[in-house]
Amino acid sequence: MTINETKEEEQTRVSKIAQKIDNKIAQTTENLEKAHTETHNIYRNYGENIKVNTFEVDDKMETNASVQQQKQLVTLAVENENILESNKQQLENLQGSPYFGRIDVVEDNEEDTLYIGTSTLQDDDGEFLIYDWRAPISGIYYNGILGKVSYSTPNGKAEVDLKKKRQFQIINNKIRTMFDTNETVGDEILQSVLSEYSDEYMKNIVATIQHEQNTIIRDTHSDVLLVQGVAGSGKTSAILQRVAYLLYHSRSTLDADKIVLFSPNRLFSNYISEVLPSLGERNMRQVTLNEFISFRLTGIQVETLFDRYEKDERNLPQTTIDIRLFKESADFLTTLEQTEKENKEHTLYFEDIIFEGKPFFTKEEISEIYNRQNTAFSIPDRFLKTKNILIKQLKRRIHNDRDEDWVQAEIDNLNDEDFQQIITDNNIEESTNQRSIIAEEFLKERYAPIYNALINNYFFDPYKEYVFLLTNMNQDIVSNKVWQTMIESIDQNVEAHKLGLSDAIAILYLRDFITDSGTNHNIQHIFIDEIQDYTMAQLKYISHSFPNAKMTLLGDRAQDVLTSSYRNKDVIDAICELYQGKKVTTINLNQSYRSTAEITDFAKSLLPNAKEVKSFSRKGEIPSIKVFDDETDYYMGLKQTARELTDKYETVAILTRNQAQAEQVYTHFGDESLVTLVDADFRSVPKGILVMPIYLAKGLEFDAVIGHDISAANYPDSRSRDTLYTICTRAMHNLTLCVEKVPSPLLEHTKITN
Ligand SMILES: Nc1ncnc2c1ncn2[C@@H]1O[C@H](COP(=O)(O)OP(=O)(O)OP(=O)(O)O)[C@@H](O)[C@H]1O
Repeated sequence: MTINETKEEEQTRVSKIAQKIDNKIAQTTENLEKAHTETHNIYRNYGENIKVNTFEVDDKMETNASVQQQKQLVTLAVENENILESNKQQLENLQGSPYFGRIDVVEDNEEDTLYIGTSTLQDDDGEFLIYDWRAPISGIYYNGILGKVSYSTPNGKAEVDLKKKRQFQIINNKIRTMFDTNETVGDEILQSVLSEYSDEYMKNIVATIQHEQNTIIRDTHSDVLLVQGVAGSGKTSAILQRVAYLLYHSRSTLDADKIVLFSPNRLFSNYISEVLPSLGERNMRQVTLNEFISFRLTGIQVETLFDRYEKDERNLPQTTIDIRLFKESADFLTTLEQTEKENKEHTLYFEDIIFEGKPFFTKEEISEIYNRQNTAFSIPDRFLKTKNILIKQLKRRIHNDRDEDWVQAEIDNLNDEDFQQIITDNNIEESTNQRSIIAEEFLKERYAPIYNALINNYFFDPYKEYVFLLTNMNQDIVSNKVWQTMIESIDQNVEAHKLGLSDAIAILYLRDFITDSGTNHNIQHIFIDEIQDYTMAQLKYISHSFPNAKMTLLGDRAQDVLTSSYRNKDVIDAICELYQGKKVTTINLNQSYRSTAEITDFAKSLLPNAKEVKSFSRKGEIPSIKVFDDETDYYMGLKQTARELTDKYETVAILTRNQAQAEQVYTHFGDESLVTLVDADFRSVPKGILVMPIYLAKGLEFDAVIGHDISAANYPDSRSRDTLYTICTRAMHNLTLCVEKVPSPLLEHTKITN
């Protein structure tokens, strides 16, 4: 058969499948409408039943049964609707481009042809028209070369003879490109995908997943999967496809709510938000480190890494660096715990529990209870015993108070509805002491804030305890005087309800240790992108918080924008050390996909170990360095460059070292409507010219990037290298570096100088 005949045959199949998808969508839409009406009717019915029956107390038993039944009906109907909705979404995702791959295999002497797409499609008779890319057999599309290959199935390894691997690019149900290959995914289609312009949202890469990326996506056995990937190597993409893969493979035990992604900022969260829906999956939970901490330390303003970066001087004093490195290490948390254990006789710092403006339990009472506990017990045990005694005392108080006149008077004052509510809520049966039971329940509600305070350990003051431990810690990092000054500044910060990032983590860890709390056993997977921004203390705390979670950690040691000015240890080595004893798999991604070969080659020549980065063979313009003699010329040139680039590209980002520089650049543009100054509160990036500090552009990409003022004054030495490298690697198609006066010495070894 000639190539044209083959293409024609494949096109006929595409058209046939497209028709089937359309029919199925129409059918599902109709079923969905029916299901919706059904749910609506059940809801209405449910509402009416509740209204009628809960009025009369005697009907309660009957009502309960009926309500339960109605509830089940509602749940079933909603579930049914959700399934149909998700089916429809999957079908819609197949519309226009039903599949991207075909494999011909021989298994047990039987020939089979399989087509691979973003989800499964079956004919009415159960025949598979499209296989989901995550199905076990689809793995050989990404990994295997022709010949004998194996793939994992739930029953062990299966062997097949892979006879053909065909790739398609199908757009609007027309085959644009199609060819047979022996490679993972041939360059041609990848070239075409990567040449597209940047988008507000990241796209899924299932059609062109590469071998190494596939290993990350399909790993199910590591406790910690650690990926060192060069800029643009598909780390973020791999995270998202991996989430989709895990959801597919553990459908019965895993759902999107049991997966948490720590993302660098809100812009990034929005940027990746469309990938999972495009694969028919719900998004996992997303949180920034600061949101995670602030949620756990309510009422305290925790400094962000961005705030600190903005405040940091160029040359940090050595003592500041030493203290910082110590407090950011995992050892610091261990030392804190150790110091607590060594101070057995010390009374923890307690707080009054205030109720209606007055202390209900005073800190002296609480301390007295704590001190009564045998010091042979561990501190968390003594704390727990204290807490239990306080809860018992509260219960006793409720029991004793129930016959007090003021309580009886309050009950007499209750209106019928509230009175009835207490009876219903607590299943109180009619009896001679019904009134006392009602009084007790009433008091429980009244004293609920006290109970809450006890359950949530509000009677313990972790801030004062932390300061106490720091004061008593054996440290030889800095002189006692410097250490003491550091403690005083924490004290002042706490007074002002503020905390530095490393103090916040240490306090959380300490609080969790003493109160034996803070763990979430439900979460099964934690993903952390931009791992180079995390300290070992933070990772230790996150691991402690999610004890059942497998960790997927991805980053690039060369993009250490926020801590490179003082960090002294390789982040990947430090992580391996932290997780010693766990099953850690380390994967390196060296191939960069984002940028043209010219941009990647330029960017990597900034690095000492440039060989680690491999550029992708996509041709483009050579990066340019524009040098201007004075400030006036500089800003004129910068503006001119940006305007020229917007004629050609949709998004042009001017990336600066910090927010102040971004604001300065923005001011020079005056009120040009094409220009947007992006700050940390932005949730999405518009098209046009964007001005922003580099740390907000982490993980993002733009058609064209202009590096602002890459001069010797602004980027004086190797401590600025990571920042400059990160700026350059955000560019997909065009990179221009503008310099006022003398270029940065970092540019000396780059491939071009003009
Ligand atoms: N296999 C692939 N097929 C198609 N596109 C890919 C592939 N891998 C990566 N890309 C594209 O390359 C670009 C960079 O990918 P991604 O953002 O995931 O890389 P990264 O390693 O997280 O980058 P960085 O660390 O620089 O932020 C994206 O546009 C992504 O779609």
